[in-house]
Amino acid sequence: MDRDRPDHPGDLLVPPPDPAADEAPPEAADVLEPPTVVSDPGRTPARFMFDGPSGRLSTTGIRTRLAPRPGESLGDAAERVLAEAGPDEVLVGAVGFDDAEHALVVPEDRRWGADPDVADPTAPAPEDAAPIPPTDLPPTAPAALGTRFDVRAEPTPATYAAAVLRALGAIDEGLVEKVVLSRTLAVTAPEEIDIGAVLARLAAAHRSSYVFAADLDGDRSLVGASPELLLSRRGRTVVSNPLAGTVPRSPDPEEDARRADRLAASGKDRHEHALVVAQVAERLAPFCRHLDVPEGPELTATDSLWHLSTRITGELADPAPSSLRIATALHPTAAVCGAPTDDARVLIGALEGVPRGYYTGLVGWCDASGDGEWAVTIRCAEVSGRHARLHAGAGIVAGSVPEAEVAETTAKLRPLLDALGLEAAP
Ligand SMILES: C=C(O[C@@H]1C=C(C(=O)O)C=C[C@H]1O)C(=O)O
Repeated sequence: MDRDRPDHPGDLLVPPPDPAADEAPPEAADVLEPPTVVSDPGRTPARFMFDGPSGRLSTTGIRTRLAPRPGESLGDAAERVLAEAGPDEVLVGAVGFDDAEHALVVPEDRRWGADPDVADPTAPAPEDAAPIPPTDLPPTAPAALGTRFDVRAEPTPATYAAAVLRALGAIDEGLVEKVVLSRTLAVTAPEEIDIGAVLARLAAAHRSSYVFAADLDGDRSLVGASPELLLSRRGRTVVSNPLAGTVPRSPDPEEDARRADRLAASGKDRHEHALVVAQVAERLAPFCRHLDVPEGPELTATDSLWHLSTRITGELADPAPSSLRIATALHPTAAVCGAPTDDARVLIGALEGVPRGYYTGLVGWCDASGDGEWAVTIRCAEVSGRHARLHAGAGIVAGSVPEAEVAETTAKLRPLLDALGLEAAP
């Protein structure tokens, strides 16, 4: 997957409807339709952007907010709301790690694909988005990086390493086989964080990831660039591409290649990966009349990490289940929770001090035919005003080494820090 993307934030997020639009109509390319009825007037127009292999979907406004009835699943509620909304509508948004938390809407306005007037997509990123050298993020204690941003590791890397040790104890005792433990950074910027600018930097730097931004409740937004496909559905064809088993990359090409080879040969990482693939295949199988699960994983790379990757494809037995219904049946996979799922979830609740929120949930879209694309919500931040919370996690299995998991989570946090415009420590 490698797509052309514009580099200007205004091209990625559709601007909210302009109250002055009546007086000075904007260019046709800027706004799809004039704002009409907003059925949720208590909220500012919600912006959503998701850029995947099917192209870029940008939406604004809320025509209907998904509100499941008592006892109704998200899949049922989505199919009901889309049937009511009409054949041309789409449901967009995000679901939290705990799927009781969600921000899913049928938007007012939507736009697919690139603008005809977008600048050369191969042009360098905006001047203010100069990439930050890939220095290792620190710290063994909360730290302020540079003079402009305050960054606090919550928990500290040392506390996180201690939690990994406790998880290894639980694995030793046979309570779980795998658990994914995460840590966070609380970032305070000198001024309000510009989601459009963060998004533009992510889009410029992560051309083969799913790049997304979604307004949540209140003034919170989610923004990120995830390399992991939870589920796509096109007609009867479904695809899931779990990632698990990771090493940080090296700027030295020879060392980088050695690390990739070591990952591909690592029994610990292959086991960690196989648990995820088995679980995804088991959950996808009931929907499918044919399922293709490759025998072993491939290597895939982001800018900063090597991952083990398996692309699972299936043919639906019945075309009725929507992409959101199938995606929520897969969620949470052992790539972000663990195995067995329920025990791993309990352990996560006991060992992680900070609620995950939307991190390790799903983000994407589903149209009225049920087609859609949902990425795993990782490599992301929840942003509110000057504040951002970044999360990163790593799968713990027998043989995991706490310091290596700290380094892995540090590498996973780096791209979002870069996108926020953080300067390296002096
Ligand atoms: C949990 C994260 O990543 C997940 C965990 C991985 C691993 O443990 O190797 C790899 C990819 C993701 O499925 C994250 O990035 O925060």
